[in-house]
Parts: sequence; structure tokens; C-alpha cells
Amino acid sequence: MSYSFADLTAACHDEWRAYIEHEFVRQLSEGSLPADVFRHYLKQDYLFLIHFGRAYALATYKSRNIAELRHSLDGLKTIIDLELGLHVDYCREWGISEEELAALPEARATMAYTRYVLDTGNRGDLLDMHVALAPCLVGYAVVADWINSRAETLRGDGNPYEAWIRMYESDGFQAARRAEEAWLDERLTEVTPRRFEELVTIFRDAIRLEIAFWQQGLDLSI
Ligand SMILES: Cc1ncc(CN)c(N)n1
Repeated sequence: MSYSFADLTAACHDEWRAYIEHEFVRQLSEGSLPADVFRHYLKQDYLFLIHFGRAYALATYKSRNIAELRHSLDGLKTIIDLELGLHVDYCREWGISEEELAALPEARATMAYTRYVLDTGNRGDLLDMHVALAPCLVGYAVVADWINSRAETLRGDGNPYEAWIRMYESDGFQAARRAEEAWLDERLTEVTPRRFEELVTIFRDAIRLEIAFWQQGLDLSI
């Protein structure tokens, strides 16, 4: 039996679809998401991205050869240079200053998700870590695809979230997603059925935490 990334999403089909097609994403794609919900999400996502930068740094540390090192470093650069840089500019456009970002309280779903991924990386190996990171990097690229596949999606200046969609459909982000899927496909061909089940548990837990993150935005919860 040889596994691939598609087998992970198939094993978690219901959770994966609930994440990709979440009510938060639906409203965002139609431009009807309330602005205070989006602002709350943006602020928590800033904290999330900082911890995910740390998680990619841990993956870099855990790398055992130059190919693994380069791959983890590319993920780190995608988060820090591409996503976090744009995020700070984007927050400013939404009236959230860097000072405000620096003083934010961390909400529970943010804490739960980021610490889960860091803990998975600390106790496991590089494959455990990348499986825990996959819903973040691959997931948002798939969210962008899903948004673009919907007839109800509103694109252009009429949608206040147009820039957000553009970020995740961008060539840079989609290339990072393909590299991550290819890396996982290569590693998953080698795993035993028992090891695959362990990885499914990690993947499912990380997806459940992504769902809780969208919901935290909708509920404005801390
Ligand atoms: C919660 C969350 N998950 C994923 C991504 C995409 N890196 C993000 N910005 N925020």
C-alpha cells in the first residue's frame, strides 16, 4: 500500500470539507462577512502567523539533510516574507496599527491551534510536523480554489475581501502549496498502514483546530 496527500484528505473528508467550505469562507467570498468579524480574525491571524513562523523554524531545525532544510526554509519564508509582511500592511488598511497588533491578547482557539502544532513538532518527527502544518499552507490554497469555483463568489472592488482572496490564489502561495503536497506525497509513499493512521489523527486534529479558528472569528470570541 502506498499513500499520498490525497489519502489524508480522503480519510478526513467530512472535516476537510467543513473547513474549506466553512460559513466564514462563504460569507467572505460573497463579500457579506461583517467587518468586525474580519477585523477580529485578522488580529488573531497575526498572532497565529507568528507562532506558525516558529513552527516552520522548528521544522527547519528538525531537518536532517539539505533538501529537507531547503523545503522547511521555503515554508518559513512563505509565512514570514510573503504572508506576514502582507498581513501587517493589510491590517493597516483595515485600521489596525502595528502597536495594536503588538499588544493583542491571544484568543483560546489561536492558542490551542498554534501550541498543538508546536507540541506535535516537539514530540514527533519532521513528517508529523509537516502533516500538522498542511491544513494551514495547503488548506488556504484549497480555500482560494473553492472560492473561485463558486457561482456566488463576488470578485473585484465590490468585495471588501478581494485582496485576501488574491493573496491565497497568488502564484507564490499556490507554488508553496504544490511544493508542500509534493514533499508529503514523497514521504507518504514510504509509511506503513499503522503510521498512516497516526498521521491521519494529527491531520484531523489540525483541521478541527482550523475550523475552530474560523468559528472564533464568526463568534468574536477571545
Ligand atoms: C488560521 C490560519 N490558517 C492558515 C493560514 C494560511 N497560512 C492562515 N493565515 N491562518
